[in-house]
Amino acid sequence: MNNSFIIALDFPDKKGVTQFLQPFENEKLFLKVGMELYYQEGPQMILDLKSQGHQIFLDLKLHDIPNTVKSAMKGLARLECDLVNVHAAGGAEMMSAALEGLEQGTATGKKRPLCIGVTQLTSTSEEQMQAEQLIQVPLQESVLHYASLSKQAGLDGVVCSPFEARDIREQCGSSFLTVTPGIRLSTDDIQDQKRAATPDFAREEGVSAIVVGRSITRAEDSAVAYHHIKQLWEGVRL
Ligand SMILES: O=c1ccn([C@@H]2O[C@H](COP(=O)(O)O)[C@@H](O)[C@H]2O)c(=O)[nH]1
Repeated sequence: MNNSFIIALDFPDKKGVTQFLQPFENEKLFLKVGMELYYQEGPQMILDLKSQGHQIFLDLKLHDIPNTVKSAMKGLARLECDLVNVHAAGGAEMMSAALEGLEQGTATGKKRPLCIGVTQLTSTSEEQMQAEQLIQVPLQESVLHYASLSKQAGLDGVVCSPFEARDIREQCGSSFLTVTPGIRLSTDDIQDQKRAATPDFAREEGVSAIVVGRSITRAEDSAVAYHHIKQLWEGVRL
């Protein structure tokens, strides 16, 4: 799933999603369903989007005891998403349990969903991490540590910001995925994101995928915004 462009469908309900997808009628997209939408619409939302031919990142960021995460992942595997995730802070045992659950829940002959670990949320700054999580190392080091732990546990990659992706690739190998939210145009408000970066910077840093939400979903014309950001991501000269 290298060079992927993932749109975050942060809408409160299916109606919002249907309206948003209208201008993309003929395109097969990579869509992220997060807590806001999944907790309202449930598994049927995933099945509907899949039946329209879209790829799905189910971003529920599981973080619980290993047994609970394993059982939850076993159930989620049946939705046949392309990508799911957990919080790396849940620990190596929890991450391995997530993979076991996914393998057990994946139907024979099907591919298990890829699974990635959230390192430090892109809405977290170094100061905040040190003061609130009592992690005294630089943020870059904490992200790299969580990436290594995710790799040791057998995960396929991590969620990080483009600022850490290059080091993660060097440390964990080029096939280890770096999926990066917090993407903004240079003219955009970064809102609650702290480690925000432009799509062109993400491309230069060699990230595997960018995740873009509000810069598209809240744009005056979402289709125009999507195609503009996609060109920047693909390195098309504008
Ligand atoms: O570290 C993380 C992990 C997940 N996200 C999610 O990505 C999108 C970003 O949305 P924007 O509107 O482009 O800021 C959102 O769904 C988050 O839940 C993240 O931002 N950072």
